[in-house]
Order: sequence, then C-alpha cells, then structure tokens
Amino acid sequence: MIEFERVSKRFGDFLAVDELSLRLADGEFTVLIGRSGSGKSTTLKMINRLVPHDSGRILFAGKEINHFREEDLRRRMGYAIQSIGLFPHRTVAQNIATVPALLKWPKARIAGRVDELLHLLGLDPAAFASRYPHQLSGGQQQRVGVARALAADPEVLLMDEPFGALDPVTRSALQAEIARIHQVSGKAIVLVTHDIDEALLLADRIVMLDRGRVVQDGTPRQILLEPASDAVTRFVGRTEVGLKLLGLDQVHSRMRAATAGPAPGVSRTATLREALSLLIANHAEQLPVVDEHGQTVGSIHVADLLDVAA
Ligand SMILES: Nc1ncnc2c1ncn2[C@@H]1O[C@H](COP(=O)(O)OP(=O)(O)OP(=O)(O)O)[C@@H](O)[C@H]1O
Repeated sequence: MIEFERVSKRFGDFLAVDELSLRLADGEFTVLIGRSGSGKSTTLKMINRLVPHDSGRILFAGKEINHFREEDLRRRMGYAIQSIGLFPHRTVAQNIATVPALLKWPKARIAGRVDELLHLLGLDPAAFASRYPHQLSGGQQQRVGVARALAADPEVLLMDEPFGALDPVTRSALQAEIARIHQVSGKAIVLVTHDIDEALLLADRIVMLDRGRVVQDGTPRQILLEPASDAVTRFVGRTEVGLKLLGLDQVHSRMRAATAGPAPGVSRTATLREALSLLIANHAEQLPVVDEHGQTVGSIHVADLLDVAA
C-alpha cells in the first residue's frame, strides 16, 4: 500500500533520512520508533507530502505520491499529531467536519459522520459537539484530533505521537481506542512514537530507525527476542524483556481448562502481564479466568506465566 524505495531527505547538510526502503502492507499497524532525531516524523510526513522527499520513490496504491493531487492525497490519508492543531474558533463538530466540508458532502451526511465519530471516540455529542477546543481537556482535544483525522474515512491513518503529553490513564484509554478502531476498520495505521511499550502494545510491525536508516523491522516478538543490534537491545531495555513478552499475549492463550477458586476473576482478554499483576496483588498461585459475561471459563497459573517470561 505504501512503499519507500531508497528515499532520502536532507535539511541543509544534514541527512535526516538515508536511502530508506520500506513496504507497509494494507491493513497493517506499523509503528515507527527510534530516538529523538532518528527521522521518524520526517518519514511520516513524507508519506502525505507535508515534507517533500529529495530522492527515491514513495508509492501509495502503486503510484508515486508526487503524481497525486495534494488534496486527493490528504483526503485519502488522515493525519493526527501530538500538538493537535484544532482550529480554536471552530466548534468540535466543525473541526471534525473539516475534510468532509472541503469535499462538499451534504450537510446531513456530515452531521451523521460527526455524531458517529464522537461516539466512536467516547465523547457524547450532546455535551461536546458545540464546544470550542479551549473548553476541552487535553485528552478530549486529542480525541477530537483523531476523530478529525478519521472523518473522511481515509485509507491510511498517519499519527505522530498522538498520545504524547497525556496522563497515563488517558493515554492508555486512547491507545485502547485506537487498537479497537484498527481492529474494526482494518485500516492501515502508521504511528510514530519513542515509547517502546506503546509500540509493543499496538504494532503488528515495528520499524526502528536510527540516523534515518532502518535498524530493525519486525514483529514485536522479534524485536524483543531477536534484537538486531546492541542499540536495539538498549532501546528495548535490557531488563523486563520477560514482562514485555507477557504483555503481547492474552490470558486465554495460557489458560488451563480446570477452574480455580473464588478469588477475583481475570478477564480472558487481559494481557498475561495484567494477569501476573493480579496474581501478585492477590498472593495467589492461580486465579479464575472469566469471559465477557463474568462466567468462569478456566484458570491462569503463575507457573505458566513464568514459562512465557523465561
Ligand atoms: N524542517 C527542518 N529543518 C531542519 N532540520 C530538520 C527539519 N525537520 C527535521 N529536521 C532534523 O532532522 C532530524 C530528524 O528529525 P525528525 O523530526 O524526523 O526526528 P524524530 O525521530 O521524529 O525526532 P523526535 O522524536 O524528537 O520527534 C533531526 O535532527 C531534526 O533536527
């Protein structure tokens, strides 16, 4: 769907992106990660031509991006950024409606879409649609930013540190929201972050950059278990690899059929890492596993988790 062929970008003498080749598949959740200044944002912004590339080719749907009309490209690619960039003198609804209005959608269709997106992002339209950005918390503004990026139903969602500067609880809620949107929409998402835990949580595929080059390109599991260099190992963190591995799988993957005692149930869709926290907090060797109706469906055991983390 998006392909980089030996793409480079210079700012003056500085080579920010160095002969980058990369192929991003349809429907894939790709996370670009790396240290500050490694070229992540530049790479992302070259996809929608916010930053023009100097050499090489970037293909979208098989066609060099320079051959698209700029407005077509922007319509087909939603873009959400950390600093949000909401228009201060336009309401939440007007902000979300930006691209549909440019596309001259009928008013009723726009209103329906705004409503749908506010619901999707957990904002009650009655309470939020007519507010102005300054009347929202930072987390609510970020949600509106994501809703705006999704408004015209783009084929690709480009996100540059969209959850930066949020408190951990809001951040975690928005991450879950994006994971859900990805699951239900099947859209390709490219997200830039420097947070390895965020990358491990969300990505189908992690592309780690350093000095404008790819240092590793793989699944979260590959990044954890087969780091391509010491630099990757340092970035992932030498410690806690076991715990991070536990964060990649859900409880049902390690559940035993036999049910266990009355202690608090662990959701079958919780991560193994969350299960371990609960086991430790309850001083329990095993806990019951419950489904979405609260029915006990099996048990999870400390010993089985230690196997995964070893
Ligand atoms: N418009 C610009 N003019 C000059 N240099 C730039 C410009 N944009 C980016 N750079 C430089 O290019 C390099 C890569 O920047 P980029 O924003 O892509 O990094 P990043 O990996 O996203 O970093 P961060 O995590 O800090 O946002 C940096 O050294 C940066 O200073």
